[in-house]
Amino acid sequence: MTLLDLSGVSFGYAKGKTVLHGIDLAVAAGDNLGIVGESGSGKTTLLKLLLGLERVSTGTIAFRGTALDTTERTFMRGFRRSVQAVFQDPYSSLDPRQRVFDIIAEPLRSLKIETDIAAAVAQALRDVDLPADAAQRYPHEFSGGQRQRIAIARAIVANPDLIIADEVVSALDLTTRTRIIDLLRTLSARTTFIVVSHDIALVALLCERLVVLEKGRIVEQGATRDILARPAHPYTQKLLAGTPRMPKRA
Ligand SMILES: Nc1ncnc2c1ncn2[C@@H]1O[C@H](COP(=O)(O)OP(=O)(O)OP(=O)(O)O)[C@@H](O)[C@H]1O
Repeated sequence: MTLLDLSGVSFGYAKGKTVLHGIDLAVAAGDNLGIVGESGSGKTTLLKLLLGLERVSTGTIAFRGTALDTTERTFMRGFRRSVQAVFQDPYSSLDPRQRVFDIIAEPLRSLKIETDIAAAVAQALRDVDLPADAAQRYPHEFSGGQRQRIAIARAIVANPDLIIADEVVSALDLTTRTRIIDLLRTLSARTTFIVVSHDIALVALLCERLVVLEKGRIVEQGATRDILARPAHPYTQKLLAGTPRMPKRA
């Protein structure tokens, strides 16, 4: 089943300055999609469009076959429940004044999801391998990797269909990075990820499919293993040449 479908999507922040050009891509449930490109290639802009934070200039974005319309409140409520995000910086993405319990419960409360909130938060903490007593503490009491686990717990608590992860491990050291990637791999058994990163090797560990973005255009897309084995575009070859080899996974 297709979760997201982008067709001919272009976008510019100002008139005459298009930063995304004719983007066509689809995300199928269960097939993690990696979006890679260098700084300035348009990854964050594309992510804002995918989250409904900006509106396309031309083209369409459809979620489960219905065009994304940020003015349609009922649709957007369902969309917000189905699509969650985790951002790069676990230090700034968590409200320092809120206890972890309230941070993780936030999507359930803001989306008015009728559920046992305490049980759902406890389950989300278990899912990200944090102890139950983490709920009563504040973000500053945790390490960078643990904070990213808190952000991931918040993203999964409402059981979304899709999680958009933007450079989620870039701020972490190598060991912590590996652990978080393992966690995302485990979670991808129950939700689909779009992983946005400049690091093609990292994305390859998590994603079956890959989109390569250069200067706002898709220059290559397809199955990750095909692209890694035979990168067709010089830009993809350059991205691959610039990343150290990651350990192979079973
Ligand atoms: N708010 C904005 N207003 C105007 N132009 C912007 C804005 N945000 C980004 N841009 C421009 O859009 C283009 C794409 O930027 P974007 O941030 O999407 O790239 P990126 O691939 O996410 O880069 P990075 O990895 O550095 O975050 C760049 O030319 C950038 O200067």
